[in-house]
Amino acid sequence: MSTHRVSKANSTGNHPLPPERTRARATHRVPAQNISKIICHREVDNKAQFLVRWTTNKEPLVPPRTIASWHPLEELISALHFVQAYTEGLPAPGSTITRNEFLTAEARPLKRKASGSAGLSRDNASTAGLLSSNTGLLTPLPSHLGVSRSSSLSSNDVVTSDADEQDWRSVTVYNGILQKKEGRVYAKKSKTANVVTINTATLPTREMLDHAAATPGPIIAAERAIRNAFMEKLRHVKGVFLRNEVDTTTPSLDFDFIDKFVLREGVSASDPETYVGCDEPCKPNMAHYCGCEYTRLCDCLEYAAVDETQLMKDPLRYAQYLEEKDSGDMVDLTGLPKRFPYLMPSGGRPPVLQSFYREQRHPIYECNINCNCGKVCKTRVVQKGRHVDLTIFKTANRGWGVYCNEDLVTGEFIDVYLGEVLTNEETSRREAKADVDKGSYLYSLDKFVGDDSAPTEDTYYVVDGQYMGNATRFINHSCEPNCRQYTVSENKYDTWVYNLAFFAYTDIPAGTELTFDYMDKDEEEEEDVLRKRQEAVKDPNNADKRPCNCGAQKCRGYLWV
Ligand SMILES: C[S@@+](CC[C@H](N)C(=O)[O-])C[C@H]1O[C@@H](n2cnc3c(N)ncnc32)[C@H](O)[C@@H]1O
Repeated sequence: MSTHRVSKANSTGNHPLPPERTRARATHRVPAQNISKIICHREVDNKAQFLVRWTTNKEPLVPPRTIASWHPLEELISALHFVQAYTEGLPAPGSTITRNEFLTAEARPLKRKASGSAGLSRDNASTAGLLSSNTGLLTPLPSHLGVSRSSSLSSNDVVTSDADEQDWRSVTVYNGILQKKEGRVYAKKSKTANVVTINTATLPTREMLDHAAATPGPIIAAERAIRNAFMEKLRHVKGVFLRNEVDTTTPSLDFDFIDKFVLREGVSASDPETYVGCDEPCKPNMAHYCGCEYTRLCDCLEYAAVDETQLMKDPLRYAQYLEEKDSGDMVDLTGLPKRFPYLMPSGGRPPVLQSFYREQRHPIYECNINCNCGKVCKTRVVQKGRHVDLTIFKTANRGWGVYCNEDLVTGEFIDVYLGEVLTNEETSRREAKADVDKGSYLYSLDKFVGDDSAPTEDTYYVVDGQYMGNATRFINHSCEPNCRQYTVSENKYDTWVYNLAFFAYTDIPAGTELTFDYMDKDEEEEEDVLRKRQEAVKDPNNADKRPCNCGAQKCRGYLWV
């Protein structure tokens, strides 16, 4: 893997999109919330246009009859994510799908699969269509399709036409009118105007698809605009780059970068002002580094892992500790020696996670804004944020992935996982609506389930990184990962909301894809894994599971097994 970066200033430098920039300025925009989907593209006078199917205010969002209209790319600048869904649903260049399959996709919707195969996503809902020019308030124009015209068309009107024989590019057929208002273009159904209605089950027509399949210009223009829009988002994110040497796609524009959790309805987390901090005797520069390494004394380390080796030096206390532990009762941890979570190597190198925490996954507690120790305290690592540059890059068969631009050493902190924090119910609602073919970005905050006052199996929160998050949302799974995720908290009493922090689990050379195990499994012997993989492949329950493309020797065959 090369370590070449794509700088944000030179976003198009390392991917195959044409170099010239066409950030057209829209004088009028179609409001994204009024779009149902984009259903075709065409080129008129060398300009890209897209056929928009509008939503109506009524449920369901795609009623049997809706308005459709052609719009230049500039009018769709606020709705580029719809254009992206359309372009990414088309057969990929060089795909094996035949032209016939492309054209007949109308009758047999195909789903775009992971890289390598592709299809045309089409919705067969019967809709009424509007093909129009986009200039001003439109008045009905004569149809070239020979459809019947009526000022009182009922919703059942299905106008059959000789559309197949017409040059559709010169045709203006619609059942609504477009209005321009406050810089936006709106479509509304015409009740009074003498407007033509056609059966939009025929949209896009065979001719439109034919033209579209032979006209890549609008797709190239759209992909360039989409890339520019994503780079604009990335411009505000320090130290994250984008690279795609595989194809012309861009990460979803439906995704926004955030720098902290976004708590959704029903989710609460304590205000940092109310965190309990460590008090005397912790203080800045208490020893040669600073106070909180005296783990018996620092309040923030009350729930840190007990250092049993140290404790053994006090046989009486050790025996008492073992007794409490074996009884299953709460162990009084006050005053016990604890394991400090981080090591601070010399020579200005970054702190690393101690091997005990790296292997045992005991929660890590850091000091907070109310502590007596101050900013230089050695427990403050994750809260200081990412210090390495990351690149989101396109993989051959796992969608987008992430690599670090610098060498990482074992135990080095990378970044946290961010997203919207949801209740379990809201997560279930989103899961029910989710496209099974899309990736999963859900992360459970269930580390403390079963503890006192902690959430239960039914109530823990979930982080959803699909629409909001940071670069770690693009980290792929491997059955032999080089990173691990750890629970890190600045508030030892909060068992509901805490950080999901990624640390290097091995030394990772710059440019190597970062991965973690989505199932968080412990290492297994290779022969056990191979046996389980064979069983998993034969198991019909796994038919719907997503095959794992991690390529590791110990690959388990599927994600989430
Ligand atoms: C958290 S996302 C990772 C980023 C994702 N690749 C993307 O392009 O947005 C998880 C999704 O990535 C894909 N993925 C991750 N690891 C994979 C693997 N080892 N093999 C196949 N697909 C993988 C799956 O679609 C999965 O649902």
